[in-house]
Amino acid sequence: MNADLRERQQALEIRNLAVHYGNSQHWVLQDFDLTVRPGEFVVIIGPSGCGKSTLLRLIAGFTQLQQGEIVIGKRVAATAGGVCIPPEKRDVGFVFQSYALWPHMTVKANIAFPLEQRRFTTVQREQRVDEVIMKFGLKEYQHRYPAELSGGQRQRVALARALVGQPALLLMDEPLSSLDVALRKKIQDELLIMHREWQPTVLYVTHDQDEAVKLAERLIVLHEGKIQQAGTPYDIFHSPNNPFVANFFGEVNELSGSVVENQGNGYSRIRIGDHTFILTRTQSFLDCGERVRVFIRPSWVELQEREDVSNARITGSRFMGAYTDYSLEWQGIPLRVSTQISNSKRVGDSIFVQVKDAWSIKEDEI
Ligand SMILES: Nc1ncnc2c1ncn2[C@@H]1O[C@H](COP(=O)(O)OP(=O)(O)OP(=O)(O)O)[C@@H](O)[C@H]1O
Repeated sequence: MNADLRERQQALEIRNLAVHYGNSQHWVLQDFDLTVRPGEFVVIIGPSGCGKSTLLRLIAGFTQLQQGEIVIGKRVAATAGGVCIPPEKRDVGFVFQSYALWPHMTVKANIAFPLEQRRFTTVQREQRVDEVIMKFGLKEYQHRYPAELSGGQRQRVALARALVGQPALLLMDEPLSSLDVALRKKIQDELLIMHREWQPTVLYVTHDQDEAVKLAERLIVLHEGKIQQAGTPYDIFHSPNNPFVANFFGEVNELSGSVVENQGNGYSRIRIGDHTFILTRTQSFLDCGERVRVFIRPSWVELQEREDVSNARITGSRFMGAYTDYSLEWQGIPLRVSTQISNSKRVGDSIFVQVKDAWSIKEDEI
């Protein structure tokens, strides 16, 4: 990375933040801390109403906080009842769900607008604007006005406008939600290339899990204004902190069990039901007899068609294209399985279930 880029990169630090709207007694975010490294791509996911947009609006400077502070780079951007740097002075680019474009300006003028506030020569400005117009497939619309565009086209203009000035910090709130799948994938690729090229710090909100996994260096799962878990998409999928995260991020079979043997290497043998034993990964030290919650992703189970032995019965199946979803009754326990096994298995057939991976956490840590 060149020195200019490194110089411009911004860390983001949020300390002890709390916010509510108006006279409401309901804290949307409370005791909220977050540190984002310079150049990091962080994706925030969480159910509707959990505070994702509020968080981005606070960082951008559109919403006031009641407690805590926000530091962007080396500058304190906001404190409760004190400092509040206005949005246009924060060197932050943002794309929100509702794309606020200037209605009286053409697409090209909208995109060029952020550069007018910066020291660019006319040639540099033209070059940058043409580049993002090409990247976002807007060449044929560049002389139109926002009212003459579809929702998806407007959203692309909003994205182009947010990126053209290469801000050090980018805040994006479901920026691709109004685009069709093919275009969404293409722009996700563009965003990744852009991030590799000039490495802005990015906070990106999405509802789309595939998008989150594809884009995130670090994923944050938010629920009721609190961070439930932060980590790589792999860690969150494989080792969720709690049942909320396990269920929110991908499908999961959630079972209760008790520890039969702690193998001491991060693995324990767990009894589920009366006579089913499986090996699970676990984070904390588990004593024998301890009650645990066991998580088994449908893709962590292998179905084997054995002649001699079976331990499960198929109770439902649904062909999904690349794989088939099965519902099973596994020694008295209902189990969902996703597998590429041939679609010849029918409801009522017997099958052998082998659990390849499982994750458990102590009941009393939930
Ligand atoms: N301007 C406002 N006035 C009052 N309450 C608000 C305002 N904006 C948001 N809220 C409330 O704050 C909470 C968090 O809203 P926020 O928009 O941050 O959630 P979100 O996680 O972004 O949701 P979504 O995924 O649906 O966009 C919600 O309960 C919402 O009703």
